[in-house]
Amino acid sequence: MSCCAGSISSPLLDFFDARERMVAAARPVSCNEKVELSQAVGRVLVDDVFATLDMPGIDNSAMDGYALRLNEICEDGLPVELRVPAGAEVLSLPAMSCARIFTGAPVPLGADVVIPQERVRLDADERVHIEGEFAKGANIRRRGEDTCEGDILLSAGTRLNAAAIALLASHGMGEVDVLRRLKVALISTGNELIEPGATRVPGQVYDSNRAMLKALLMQSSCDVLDLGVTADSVTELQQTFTQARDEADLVVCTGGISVGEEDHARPVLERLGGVSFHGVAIKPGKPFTLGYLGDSPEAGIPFVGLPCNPVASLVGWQLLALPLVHGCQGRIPAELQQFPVAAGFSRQGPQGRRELLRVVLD
Ligand SMILES: Nc1nc2c(c(=O)[nH]1)N[C@H]1C(S)=C(S)[C@@H](COP(=O)(O)OP(=O)(O)OC[C@H]3O[C@@H](n4cnc5c(N)ncnc54)[C@H](O)[C@@H]3O)O[C@H]1N2
Ligand code: MOO
Repeated sequence: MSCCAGSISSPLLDFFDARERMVAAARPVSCNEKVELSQAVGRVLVDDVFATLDMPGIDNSAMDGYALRLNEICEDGLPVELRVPAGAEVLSLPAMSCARIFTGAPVPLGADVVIPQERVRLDADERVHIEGEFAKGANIRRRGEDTCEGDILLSAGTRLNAAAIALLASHGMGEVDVLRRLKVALISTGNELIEPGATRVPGQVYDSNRAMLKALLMQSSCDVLDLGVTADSVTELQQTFTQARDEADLVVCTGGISVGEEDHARPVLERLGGVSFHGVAIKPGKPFTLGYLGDSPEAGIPFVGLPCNPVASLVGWQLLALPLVHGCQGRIPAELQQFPVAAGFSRQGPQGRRELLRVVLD
């Protein structure tokens, strides 16, 4: 028998179905902007980005050492005829000689191997003798071996991390086209809630969910419209939800979505929009709600109702809200990573709900 949330007649949604519905509810923001690369971390690419250069741009040395022709290595050693630092022009290596070369410097035409200096002995005449065996091409980074001009570097929908920014910089891009930041209205409800830092009287609870969710939204590169704490009052909730609908792309609200008489968020949501689903077969996080503010899911903005118990809030955010946020940001949706591991404990899960435990991977 399935559990119920909200009313005895509403069955709980399976976790994976709920996740799919979150992904399906996402509508990506439509506006783009150009930002400087230094401001682009966390932003989402509008278009595919293509390589503007071959990378590396020239055959160059991966070591400090000596460049030479492998078939010219001989008992008498080779004289050093060239000195090539990084940034030098491409030179030609005279026959039966070698070049002193440094990491990143262009390999002279004719040379087919770079011998690291640790494997070289210089005799009294400064001739180079090689210790050990080397293969043709050793320690040479070939032109275009990473990327060739025109290759796709990054796909539309990629969120730019430090490595992606380095890649764009290495192709000379100082600016990049990204999607507008998602603006998320954040609301806590509950008469018992007070701000961290305020003096508490018995019965009051510090609003930890909003502090946590604000940090999570900022980590996800959202603009946060922090609407503070709204009392458990239909009138106040109606005002706050209306402001959120008018000013944001998406609403995240914690509290008041369960079934008690003091849980007013859900009826207000029904009045100003609608409920897409309420109640998921997970523990914690059962009263998780997806809805919308507006005339229809398409015409309105998505409303995520997180359960207030703090861990339930975090679980609901991480496993259900986040895929919707990513979709609205225009990001390529990440698959839920699943892999079995042996647990160092034994535990009986609840009936009819998938239990989600916080664990440490060791
Ligand atoms: N008869 C039923 N009662 C409850 C059910 C149910 O199915 N039938 N579901 C339970 C589950 S599961 C959860 S989770 C909670 C969620 O209820 P709400 O999301 O409406 O949250 P509240 O009742 O307002 O508060 C729950 C708890 O969390 C504390 N809280 C509230 N806001 C914050 C905040 N911003 N920061 C930190 N802590 C907060 C609040 O004081 C309560 O202790 O409902 C169960 N009940
Ligand atoms: O299952 Mo609730 O979501 O107790 O925390």
